Amino acid sequence: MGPGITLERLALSLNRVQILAPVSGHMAAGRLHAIIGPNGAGKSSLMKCLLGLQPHQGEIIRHWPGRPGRLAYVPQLARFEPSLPITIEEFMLTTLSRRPLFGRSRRRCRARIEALLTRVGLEHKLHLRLGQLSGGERQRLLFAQGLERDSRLWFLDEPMTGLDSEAEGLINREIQALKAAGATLLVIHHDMDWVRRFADEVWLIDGGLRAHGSPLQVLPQYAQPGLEDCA
Ligand SMILES: Nc1ncnc2c1ncn2[C@@H]1O[C@H](COP(=O)(O)OP(=O)(O)OP(=O)(O)O)[C@@H](O)[C@H]1O
Repeated sequence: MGPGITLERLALSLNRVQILAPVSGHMAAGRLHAIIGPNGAGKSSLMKCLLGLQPHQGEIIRHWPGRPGRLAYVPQLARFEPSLPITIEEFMLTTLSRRPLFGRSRRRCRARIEALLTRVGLEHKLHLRLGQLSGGERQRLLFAQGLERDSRLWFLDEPMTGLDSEAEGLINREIQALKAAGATLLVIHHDMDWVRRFADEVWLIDGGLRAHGSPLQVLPQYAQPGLEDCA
């Protein structure tokens, strides 16, 4: 099971500009939380605060059931240094908890990596260098890394952006499987049909928290004047 997350007056200012007015609330464990709002609303900034990547005000408390587990982060724009001489296979090897040394073990690891890459539709890209992947492929690779790490807390920043429909289907299936297995998922999404179908809770962000509740409670509010009409 993934953790719950409590936010206590989480706020963010950058260069004296208030990006997020204080946000308080509880993200329940084992649920899919959709974070929605217009462009520039502060959704990615909120996610970076929750990940500990962004200095902020207020408190974030993770309530792990038992020992803290691993988290996975798939950013909106994943970047790798293009000149890095690392193949996809080598990158995935660094993720495996049991690394291969010799013959049989190496073969087993390779099979494991191939199986993971198949789940995100990248099985034919094993020998490419990181810098040769497209944007959508980089996202899928980071998703595969999260799967290998058996992460129970997932941060997905617009995970379907740039994916073709086949890849979208694969990633969506994995998201639903993670949810069924009890992971806590935070997903920034602009597709309100997807949010309506799959989210347990919705957090409407626009310079702070505008609304929080079920899709039925929150989505109608996203259609109000002044906000994007997506509901
Ligand atoms: N260093 C900075 N100084 C001032 N403002 C900044 C800084 N960095 C980001 N911002 C602003 O913070 C706001 C929130 O950005 P953020 O990336 O969190 O938005 P978002 O809701 O994820 O948007 P999108 O849907 O377009 O991805 C934006 O208006 C952005 O211009």
